[in-house]
Amino acid sequence: MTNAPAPRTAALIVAAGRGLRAGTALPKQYAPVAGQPMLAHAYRAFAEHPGIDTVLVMVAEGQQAMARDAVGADARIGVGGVLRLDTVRIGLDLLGSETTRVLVHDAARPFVPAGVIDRVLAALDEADGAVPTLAVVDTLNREDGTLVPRAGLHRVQTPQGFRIAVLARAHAAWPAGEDASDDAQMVRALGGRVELVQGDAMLEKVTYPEDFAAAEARIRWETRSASGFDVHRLEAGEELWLGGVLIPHDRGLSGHSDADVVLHALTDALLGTIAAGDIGTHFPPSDPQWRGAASDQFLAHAATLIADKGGRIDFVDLTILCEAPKIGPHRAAMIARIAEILTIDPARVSVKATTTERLGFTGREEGIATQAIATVSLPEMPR
Ligand SMILES: Nc1ccn([C@@H]2O[C@H](COP(=O)(O)OP(=O)(O)OP(=O)(O)O)[C@@H](O)[C@H]2O)c(=O)n1
Ligand SMILES: C[C@](O)(CO)[C@H](O)COP(=O)(O)O
Repeated sequence: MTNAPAPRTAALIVAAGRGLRAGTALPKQYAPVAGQPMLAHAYRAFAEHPGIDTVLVMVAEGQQAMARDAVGADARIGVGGVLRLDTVRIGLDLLGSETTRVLVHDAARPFVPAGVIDRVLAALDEADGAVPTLAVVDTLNREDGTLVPRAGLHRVQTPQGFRIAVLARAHAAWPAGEDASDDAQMVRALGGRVELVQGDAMLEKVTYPEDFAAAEARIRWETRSASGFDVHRLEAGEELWLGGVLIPHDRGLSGHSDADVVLHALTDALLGTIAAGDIGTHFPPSDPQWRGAASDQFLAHAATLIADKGGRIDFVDLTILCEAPKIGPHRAAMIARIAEILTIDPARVSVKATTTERLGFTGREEGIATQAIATVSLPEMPR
């Protein structure tokens, strides 16, 4: 009995085009959709899929740094060619002999359902290639008005999967100087068998300026709210930082970092929306590097984690519990600073305050407490 080695599957994301038809300032693959560069969405879909062993991103010369910003410093990045088929061919050469199957994908199709990857991979068990398609549903006319029968016509999407040796042979055999709009036709030209699998409307290509809004509109958003709560002790000789603002007062807060109880409660609320633990998980109070540290970095970190998931912060609401100082005179500055740290509109930040009627530790001015609620929207990627 022979034990055939498990296939090693690579995703080859082609992102070396100029995106001229999209008319964006940067090539379209770096333009944001749902808060992140298109390339970042496509990359994540493959990087997180259990059937994909490696992801190689092909970019234009000079755009490597921009690509790393989008997909992370550790990503494999290669430099593509003049035509899409040149980019694919160069990518195949870079992948190495351990790769047995490759999924070629346009960065211009940012949302890749895991179910499509599953279907393409499953079809490759039998066929040389597999492409996701959608049946044409509109009546088709030529420019002169004559009808093109639509029965049996399909719109072809990516990712297109292939046995890598077959695709490499197809590229080698393709006539020099001749373009091909996709890889499946090259494999078929060589006699290879390419299966059609069900595509997905989420995979529509972003080609023209209006396609960005259409891509955004296809996303389903999940709204999540989470709360945070924090208390710090008031002590003589400490600075009083609240909401990222230094407030003149006879005493200040002591504890973790600069003890900004407002930013700490808000950081916990934001981390809660993505179930990412709490401030101590990310910045342990036992670690000396956080002693006296400015808390804005904790809040910015929570915002970055949300952005990394393609999420957006819809609203944050804070209630500060203290007898003194009066919060009213500092409210606008706190709102402005929090909005600045989170890079959101100040209209999405609410800061409120209340005394506890001289009751309890806040009433006795032994400490200040804050409760926070954050509402965040996260894109739901289809299965
Ligand atoms: N030399 C090229 C040309 C295209 N592509 C990639 O192939 C995909 C599909 O191409 P298309 O949507 O036509 O993108 P562009 O060629 O960038 O667009 P345009 O034709 O409008 O300039 C895109 O992800 C694009 O980045 C590539 O990697 N290398
Ligand atoms: C590969 C492709 O996305 C399949 O539909 C398409 O052919 C790319 O075409 P373009 O001319 O590069 O836009």
